[in-house]
Amino acid sequence: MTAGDLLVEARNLYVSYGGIPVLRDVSLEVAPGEAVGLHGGNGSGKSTLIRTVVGLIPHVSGELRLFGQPVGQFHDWKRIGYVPQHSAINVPNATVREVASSGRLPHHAPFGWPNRADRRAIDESLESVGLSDRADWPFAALSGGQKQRTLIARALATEPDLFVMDEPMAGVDLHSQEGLGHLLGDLVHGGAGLLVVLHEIGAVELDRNVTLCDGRVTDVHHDANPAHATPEPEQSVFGLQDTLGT
Ligand SMILES: Nc1ncnc2c1ncn2[C@@H]1O[C@H](COP(=O)(O)OP(=O)(O)OP(=O)(O)O)[C@@H](O)[C@H]1O
Repeated sequence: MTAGDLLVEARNLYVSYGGIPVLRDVSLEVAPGEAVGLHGGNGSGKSTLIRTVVGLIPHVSGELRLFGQPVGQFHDWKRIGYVPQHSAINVPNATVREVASSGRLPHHAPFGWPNRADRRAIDESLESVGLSDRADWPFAALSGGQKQRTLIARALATEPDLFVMDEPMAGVDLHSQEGLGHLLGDLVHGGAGLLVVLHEIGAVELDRNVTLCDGRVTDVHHDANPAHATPEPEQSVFGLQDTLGT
């Protein structure tokens, strides 16, 4: 595997909010056909890393490449399916189908009409997450787990080469978790890459576990079960401010 084959390549990344460092010296790789889990306590920087990887937060220093290109020059967003935490999405008037349909937007020029391939991808994605019968419901009226499954459908509809997911199983019932775990496993075995924040041990088969603590990588474990990883140091209840002495 050469560096050019990597889907995500982060080297010595530093990210800060308002001058306060949140990610420090973070390096991480995701290759095709590889599932990488991100773990760590609350406030350790997992969501910040995920949002940095999908270009939503700029990095202060270090290097971040997507599909071999520096993130600032990367524009082929249909290659990435992003699943944020559902609480980040506020769409009072959209239906479930409309939210899933937005996963097709990177395939089109602005205001392009959906075509047959779009409709097929959207139908299949809703079916995969078990929400075909809720397609015309308002997204806002769904339960937390159903909202999360809708956002997974949106990422599936994109038909990307890389999935980047922030706690996709949060609020999802155990039966649906099992189905989604198999679905993600099949996608990875089919060659997709997966970078996923997971608290649910065993919900998704992982090739590698990366543990963050106070914005630093403290452990990289080549084992499917993060419970086998080195115990992470206790996270300060005051987080970085405590570390910085502010
Ligand atoms: N927009 C923001 N502005 C300032 N600080 C932020 C912002 N977003 C996050 N932070 C801080 O950055 C640190 C890391 O937050 P982040 O959300 O990345 O953690 P996390 O590991 O995803 O936590 P959790 O498991 O609770 O979701 C925290 O100290 C948090 O308070």
